[in-house]
Amino acid sequence: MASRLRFGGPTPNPEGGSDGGPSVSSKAAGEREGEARMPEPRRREVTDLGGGSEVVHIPRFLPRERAWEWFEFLDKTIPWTRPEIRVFGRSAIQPRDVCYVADEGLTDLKYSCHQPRAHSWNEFPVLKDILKAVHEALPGSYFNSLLLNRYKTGSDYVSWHADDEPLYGPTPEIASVTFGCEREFLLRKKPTKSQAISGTGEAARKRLKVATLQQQHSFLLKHGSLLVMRGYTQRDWQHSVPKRAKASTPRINLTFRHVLT
Ligand SMILES: O=C(O)CCC(=O)C(=O)O
Ligand SMILES: [Fe+2]
Repeated sequence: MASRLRFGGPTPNPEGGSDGGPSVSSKAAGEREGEARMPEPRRREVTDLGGGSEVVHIPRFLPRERAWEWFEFLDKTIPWTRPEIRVFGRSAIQPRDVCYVADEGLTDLKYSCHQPRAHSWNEFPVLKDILKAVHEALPGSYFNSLLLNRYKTGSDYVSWHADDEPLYGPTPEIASVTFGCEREFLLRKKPTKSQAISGTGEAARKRLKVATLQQQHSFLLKHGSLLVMRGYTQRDWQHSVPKRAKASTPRINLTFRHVLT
């Protein structure tokens, strides 16, 4: 499906300009002596999914070197676990490492019969720094919880799902920051009610598969990137990070969310 892509206005860069691209000295950039250096804008791609759903992608959200420092720190210090969950009535080990951080006093998160323990932001000051950068890039947005994922190899994945738990409300905004190995992030439209009941058998199954493939988007999430899902994306779409045999190094992903209070 052709993306309904538009390039949004520049995103302010809180680091003062270095996004890992080639650095340009202020003289070479033609600045006059004493003139304040303007932060470099970061490219922001906005994909209108239709029906009030939107995805914003900022490929070079974090400076490259800083993002590697954060990767190393998170990889070593986060108390990663691989909990047992229930999927379609069966027990399974979650196919990636996870950890949960949240403000005190929020409604507990529960998914697939698993209720993760909420760690405090104070245990991991670096997470507060990353949250600050996210808040600065997304004025007006506010996140009070964070689900962390670590995909050790290309065999780790997250299957098709929507983060549509009631504690996030009807139009949750989810801001996802990626560190390390780049992986593909897929979005597909949920079948409409009429598609879902349009008959059984092979022909109906094929029709549904074609309709679903026509409404699919793919984003390559690189080291230091930010992807934001907004509006009705969780109600009307599902997302996944599929297995990738070629992805041999770890990827850490942080999904910031707002639990309604
Ligand atoms: O790893 C990602 O990019 C997505 C993770 C995700 O969908 C989730 O934590 O709900
Ligand atoms: Fe998700």
